[in-house]
Amino acid sequence: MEGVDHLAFERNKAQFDVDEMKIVWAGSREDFELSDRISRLVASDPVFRKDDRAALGRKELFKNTLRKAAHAWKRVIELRLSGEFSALEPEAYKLRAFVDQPAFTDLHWGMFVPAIQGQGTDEQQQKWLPLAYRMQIIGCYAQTELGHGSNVQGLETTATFDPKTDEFVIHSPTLTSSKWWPGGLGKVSTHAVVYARLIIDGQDYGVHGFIVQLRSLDDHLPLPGITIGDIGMKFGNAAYNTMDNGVLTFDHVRIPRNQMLMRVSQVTREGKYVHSNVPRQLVYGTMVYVRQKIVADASVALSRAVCIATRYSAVRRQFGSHNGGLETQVIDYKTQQSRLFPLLASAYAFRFVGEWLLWLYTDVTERLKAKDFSTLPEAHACTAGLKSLTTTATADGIEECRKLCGGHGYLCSSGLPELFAVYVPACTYEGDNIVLLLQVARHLVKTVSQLSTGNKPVGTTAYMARLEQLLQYHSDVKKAEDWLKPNVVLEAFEARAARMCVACAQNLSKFSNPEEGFQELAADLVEAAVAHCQLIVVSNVYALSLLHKHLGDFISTGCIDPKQGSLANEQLRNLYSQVRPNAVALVDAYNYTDHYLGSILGRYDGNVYPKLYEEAWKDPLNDSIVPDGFKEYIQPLLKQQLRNARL
Ligand SMILES: CCCCCCCCCCCCCCCCCCCC(=O)SCCNC(=O)CCNC(=O)[C@H](O)C(C)(C)COP(=O)(O)OP(=O)(O)OC[C@H]1O[C@@H](n2cnc3c(N)ncnc32)[C@H](O)[C@@H]1OP(=O)(O)O
Ligand SMILES: Cc1cc2nc3c(=O)[nH]c(=O)nc-3n(C[C@H](O)[C@H](O)[C@H](O)COP(=O)(O)OP(=O)(O)OC[C@H]3O[C@@H](n4cnc5c(N)ncnc54)[C@H](O)[C@@H]3O)c2cc1C
Repeated sequence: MEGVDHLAFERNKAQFDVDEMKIVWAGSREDFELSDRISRLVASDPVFRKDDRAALGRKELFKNTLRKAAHAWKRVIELRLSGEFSALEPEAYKLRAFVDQPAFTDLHWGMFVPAIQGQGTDEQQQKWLPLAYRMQIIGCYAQTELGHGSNVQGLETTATFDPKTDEFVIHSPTLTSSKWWPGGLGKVSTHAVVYARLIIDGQDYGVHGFIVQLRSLDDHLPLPGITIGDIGMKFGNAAYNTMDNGVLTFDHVRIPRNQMLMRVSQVTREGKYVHSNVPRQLVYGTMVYVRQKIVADASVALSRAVCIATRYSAVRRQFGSHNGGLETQVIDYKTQQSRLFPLLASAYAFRFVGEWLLWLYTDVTERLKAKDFSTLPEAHACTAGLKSLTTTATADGIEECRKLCGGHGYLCSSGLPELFAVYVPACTYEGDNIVLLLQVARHLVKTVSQLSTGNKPVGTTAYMARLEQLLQYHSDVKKAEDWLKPNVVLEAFEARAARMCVACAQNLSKFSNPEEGFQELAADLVEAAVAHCQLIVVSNVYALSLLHKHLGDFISTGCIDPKQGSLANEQLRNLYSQVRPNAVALVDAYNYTDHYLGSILGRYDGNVYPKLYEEAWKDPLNDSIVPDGFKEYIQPLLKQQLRNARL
């Protein structure tokens, strides 16, 4: 059966041009060619092998990660994948994506470098960025502490200005102030951007970023006053254990004054605190950047899981055999379709919404350069909300795909357990998803409350300008096909989001203390924020399955009635039938190599069973026929039973 394409029959059914769809998915022909070239380059390089990962112990796994990161960097230089200095070029980013192993380099390039770019002055950038671009120093982002992560303003590490020596003294005053979690910190980083409370002359000026050297550039030992290590094994086997998330404490460590990141505010030689004419929230800018990246990556993780589940569902057969004929492909069961196809649609939807968010982020960045800060709240709300929405849906979606693959989905060789374990912390890192939705809710409530003062809502809240109309709205859907009109779906989503936001704002106004009201109504506020974020996705693409999933909201807010809900469901079933012949082609359009998918169930050729069988024999337990430990632990039991039987 080797080499036979078990899915050829499925591929012949496709009703659209897969090659054209590959370009749509990639973004452009140029992007497609680049991804295609780099994914093949990675797949054919033995150093980037990953099928042995599940069996490696932590130390071997970590060394293997260091080897891959060093090799990736060598390839970037050799192939001139990046410009003269930076690896933040699309080629290098793609190489990292296809290597598919989290490493310290993610934090170096993804957070340390952007923190200096966004928060450093011109002089600081000139000094530090060339070193970082050449990886002559390796950095991480040390914000979270043992006692505080979400509440950034609650951080305890201090940076006290010493006017006598023109230095800051970085100190960890309590156990809970230990830095805890930063990726790349535990074993690799030589430097960190450390977030600490700025103290001048006994006064606390809040949290600011500081560049701190942690380890010697000669022997890699921690510098005096610094205690540093890895925080221990995390969820999953290989998964995120390739990363050295670290713990760090400072005992009065001195750094020069010019190592405070001073673009947003400065400390002068005399110890005077000067705040530039920019919002203090720019100190949070790196998080906004990474949240946008996380949204762009959600579609990648979800599409991998969907690709595996779709191909396997077409290969797998259960029940329904008549007269000795073939059994039914599980993809033909309506229940399988109703669980799988909305995820397939979501992967595409998140791909497009990720592109849109990149556009929004680029626009805001350009405005910030021109000192226009007006769109910052919208950028924060969109990145926070979409990060939360897409990572929650993706993590849940990967787990659903595992279940869609039945028992075989639970095997590491399906690729799904590791994909889930690597992905699921995205719901927590870069902002806990609930905490971020509450940020969106604050933005929405503020928008509603400002309507009465004549403030015109902009950006993604622009629909609130039609509040009167949306509060009167009732869907005029009469037949199932009406739900195919994008405007009909969009209006229903707008009305639902607007009504949920207004209900929250009205309930909040009943509290004399708004903060108390916000705490009390937090669960409703989160639901309103989700409704708003779903509207953003729907306004960029089409999503009827979401309406079906949240039918309760649409009916209880009076946007549609139960009959219209049933019509939506009917239309959804029609759509599943239309997707069915195209399903395998739609996942082929991702153009993933078997190396990248890392899944026997998702193999391009569909040759699942012989390969699963072959793979089982590679497990270290099968190295010997009789297991280690037989003589000590099994044989005595068997003998004891024998003795008892004789008695
Ligand atoms: C070999 C070659 C290799 C090449 C490799 C290339 C690789 C690149 C890889 C790139 C990928 C990167 C992958 C990274 C992996 C990620 C790892 C994870 C890292 C982390 O987790 S870092 C730590 C993240 N921590 C958090 O996210 C903490 C969450 N908490 C917060 O953000 C805040 O504390 C919170 C919740 C927003 C509250 O802040 P607070 O100050 O208390 O704010 P208020 O609620 O009082 O609001 C005040 C005011 O500010 C507004 N606000 C808040 N945040 C922002 C913001 N970010 N931007 C703008 N405005 C903000 C808020 O809306 C309020 O506004 P008002 O108008 O209402 O006053
Ligand atoms: C794999 C991984 C990598 C990480 N990498 C880094 C890194 O490189 N650098 C770094 O600085 N940090 C890093 N972090 C830390 C990460 O950013 C924090 O864990 C994250 O911001 C969540 O904060 P927390 O742990 O304090 O959660 P908590 O805030 O303690 O959350 C616990 C629970 O409380 C709830 N909760 C908290 N506040 C509220 C509220 N106001 N209202 C309602 N509910 C609330 C949350 O929803 C959650 O259910 C990493 C974390 C992980 C898991």
